[in-house]
Amino acid sequence: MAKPVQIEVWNPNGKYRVVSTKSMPGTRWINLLIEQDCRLEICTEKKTILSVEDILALIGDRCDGVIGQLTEDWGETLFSALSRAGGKAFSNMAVGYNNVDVEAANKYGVAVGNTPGVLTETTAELAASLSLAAARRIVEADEFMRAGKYEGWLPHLFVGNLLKGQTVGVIGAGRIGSAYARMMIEGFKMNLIYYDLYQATRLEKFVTAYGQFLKASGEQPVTWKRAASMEEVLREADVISLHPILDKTTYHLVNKERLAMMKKEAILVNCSRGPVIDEVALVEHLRENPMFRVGLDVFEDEPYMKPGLADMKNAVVVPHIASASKWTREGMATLAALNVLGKIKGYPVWGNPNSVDAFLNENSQPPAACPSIVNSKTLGLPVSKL
Ligand SMILES: NC(=O)c1ccc[n+]([C@@H]2O[C@H](COP(=O)([O-])OP(=O)(O)OC[C@H]3O[C@@H](n4cnc5c(N)ncnc54)[C@H](O)[C@@H]3O)[C@@H](O)[C@H]2O)c1
Ligand SMILES: O=C(O)[C@H](O)CO
Repeated sequence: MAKPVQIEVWNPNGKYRVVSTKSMPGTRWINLLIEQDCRLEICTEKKTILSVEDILALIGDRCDGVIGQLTEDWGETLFSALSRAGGKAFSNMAVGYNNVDVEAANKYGVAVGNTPGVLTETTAELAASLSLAAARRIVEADEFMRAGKYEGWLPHLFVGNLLKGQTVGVIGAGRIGSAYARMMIEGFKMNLIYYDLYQATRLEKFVTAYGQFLKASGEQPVTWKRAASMEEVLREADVISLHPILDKTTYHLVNKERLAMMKKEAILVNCSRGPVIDEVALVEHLRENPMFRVGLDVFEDEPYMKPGLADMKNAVVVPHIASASKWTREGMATLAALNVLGKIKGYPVWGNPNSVDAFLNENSQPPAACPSIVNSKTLGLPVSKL
């Protein structure tokens, strides 16, 4: 028998029972659910990461849908329990869904939602912030100031890397990777080299047009190159940012051998998922190459760091906050709630999950559709004509 967990209840007499495993920012998502006859139960347990047992207790005997978090293990046990409780919908409050066993969800006919698009620019901005913080040694310099060590200007004090005219490398040039590339190209006039399984045509066109604009203004034009291999990016780029999904093909994509291919003074940024980098190899590389710097938002064994990482002056580390702007987090909550609500209501799936603005306008009712369901094809869900 699962132990009961603490909840707060909204609209107790609602027809559909929806559970959110965490309190989420904003109130629009709550209002949208209760206006559509949902009884909403929000877990208020103090512990940060809920166990499978905690979530089983939340699902209980009758549950129409669950909004969950990327820290939870959504596999066979939870999807079978949700299905037994009559549930047909689950949504991660995240774009990444490597914590979800989609095959298990398919087996039980549960739709799996995620929250693309709304976090693209916010996440790219953090990757850009980490690139700058690492390049200009901002955290080290801040600590130095606060420790009262500053005795006056010195020619060698915290010398870092200039970005202008250097090469930015992007691995995984999807929504976030492309947005990050644009920021670094527009902001710092960097040249681009990228590696992705697919051609990033829009990004290429943008860099070409921007290069022509710079040339016409008498400035050095920026250039782009699609690399034939990831290794080519690692060898050529001065700043490399990782933005692929996490799956079997990207686990430990950056390992000891590949770290050794990078320039000695390169900067590596990771705002994708921790296991994309072999973090033990990274700590060793940072130790042996003091001019090599990293900016990390994600870690292999979150919430922990591998031994030694916290002592590395050439690492800037932040706790998985890349999507943490108010607008984005409220929007993620809205998209996750609408994924679950839409499936409960039998709505079709939105045609283009890269363009979800229609769901985020606070001044109008959202379309009668599920914004983004990753297994919609397998489940044979209809596509919205809106
Ligand atoms: N740190 C954070 O808070 C945060 C925030 C948002 C997203 N993310 C992570 O970022 C990821 C990307 O998000 P997105 O919206 O840009 O997704 P996306 O699907 O638009 O982009 C992912 C890209 O990775 C590419 N890719 C897949 N396998 C690859 C491989 N083996 N080598 C090279 N490229 C490969 C894909 O072709 C695609 O273009 C998410 O899956 C999530 O894990 C993290
Ligand atoms: O995948 C995601 O969306 C992030 O990791 C959290 O925003």
